[in-house]
Amino acid sequence: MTVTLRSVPRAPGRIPLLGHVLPLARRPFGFLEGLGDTGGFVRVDLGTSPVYFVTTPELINEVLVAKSRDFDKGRLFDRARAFIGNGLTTSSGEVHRRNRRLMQPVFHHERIAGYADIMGKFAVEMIEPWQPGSVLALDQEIYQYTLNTATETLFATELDPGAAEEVRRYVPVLIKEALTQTALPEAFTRMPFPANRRFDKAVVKVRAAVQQLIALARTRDPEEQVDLLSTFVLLRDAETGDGLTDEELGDEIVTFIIGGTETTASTLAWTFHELARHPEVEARVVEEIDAVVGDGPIGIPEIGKLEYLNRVVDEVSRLHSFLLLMRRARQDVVIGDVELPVGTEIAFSPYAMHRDARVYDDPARFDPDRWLPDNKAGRSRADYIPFGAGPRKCIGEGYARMQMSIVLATVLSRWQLRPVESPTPVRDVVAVVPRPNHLPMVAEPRVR
Ligand code: HEM
Repeated sequence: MTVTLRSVPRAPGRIPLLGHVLPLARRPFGFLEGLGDTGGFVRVDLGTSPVYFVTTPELINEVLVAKSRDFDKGRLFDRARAFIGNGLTTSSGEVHRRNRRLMQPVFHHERIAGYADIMGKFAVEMIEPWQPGSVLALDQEIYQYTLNTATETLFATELDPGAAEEVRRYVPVLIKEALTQTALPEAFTRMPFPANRRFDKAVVKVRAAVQQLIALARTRDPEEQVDLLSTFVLLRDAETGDGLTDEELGDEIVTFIIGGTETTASTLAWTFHELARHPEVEARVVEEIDAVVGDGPIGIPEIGKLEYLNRVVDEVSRLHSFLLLMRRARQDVVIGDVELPVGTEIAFSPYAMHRDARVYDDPARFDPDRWLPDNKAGRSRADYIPFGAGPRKCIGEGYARMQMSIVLATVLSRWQLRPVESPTPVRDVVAVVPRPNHLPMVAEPRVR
């Protein structure tokens, strides 16, 4: 027996014409976390347009995995396409399938392992200027680190330092404004406000610099495939022999920089925050790093052995996940027992699902041992989606995990980070992966 969308309950707090915009703007986290109390399917009105939230792991899994072919990415991503182009995150159908097939091998374990040195080098550079007792804006340090690593692994920046510098300068503007530009009405983003002008300028600057770097990569000797871009330039479709055009490459590069920096930076910043709040967990992490890495460099063999550290990252990723993802029905489809006509906009919040007491016992408790093999044995894969699931699962998961392990091991083997007392407590701020509002920490040399 199926039912129509008319029988889906509405979230509380709707106001005529505005819909649920006010509760979403005023208390986004509480609003999203509360949706599951209304039901598995919940209608939320953005102005007068309805979006249907699915709140249970089973329904989300149907959308992402079992019936993934019946959906494309939906409204948020239509708007993002205007500035990040039609790369992996925004494209759909055959274009997405072909480009994902082409690029997937570049992100295989053995290939990205070649970037461990760059990740380690920048981690050492980040901590070099730290002094005992220095107060660090750790969130900023980490963000700059992920941006430096992303540009270096993508472009081998010494080949065109000017263009690389333009990217490093303007990408933060793109990232800062991207969510507003995507969420606000289109007419608003065309108005001549300073923020809109800053954003438009950043788009033009980043695009121009990336095209310059692509032109350079096309002239390089195939033997010198040192960065990701020169690898992408050589990709050829096995059936047609075609590669990616300059425009496609530009879209993918901008997608990787935007998708790969802020997400990783937020997860890393929260990891340092959680470790400082849980000294017993931190002590186990440090003990493991000492045993596995010692004073030596950290490479792929060591990362695999940092089992407890990996569980810590799993637990941080559960508690600090993507706030919102969307899909849109490409054709009529049934999810659960609800008939969705073509064009229905679907949304879900990994952040809220991972904090739902119907899915996790005592969900607010930070407990890396949830992820011990015995403890997670009965758990469905659908319960845990920090990197998404199905054919649109994060292509950069291995890259991000390797980078996070390298930074954590490099920093924690030398420094102990303590929170600074502040009248403003550390809290979540809305972002793709919600980030800390600030993260002041004091660095003390680690005593062994
Ligand atoms: C901790 C860091 C990261 C997190 C939590 C994360 C999370 C995610 C999630 C949840 C998705 C699925 C989106 C959806 O279903 O609509 C996704 C997709 C994607 N991610 Fe990540 N990501 C991270 C790091 C990275 C990095 C480092 C890169 C690039 C090197 C990257 C590139 C991408 C791309 C291109 C997609 C789109 C894949 C597709 O649709 O085929 N991500 N990511």
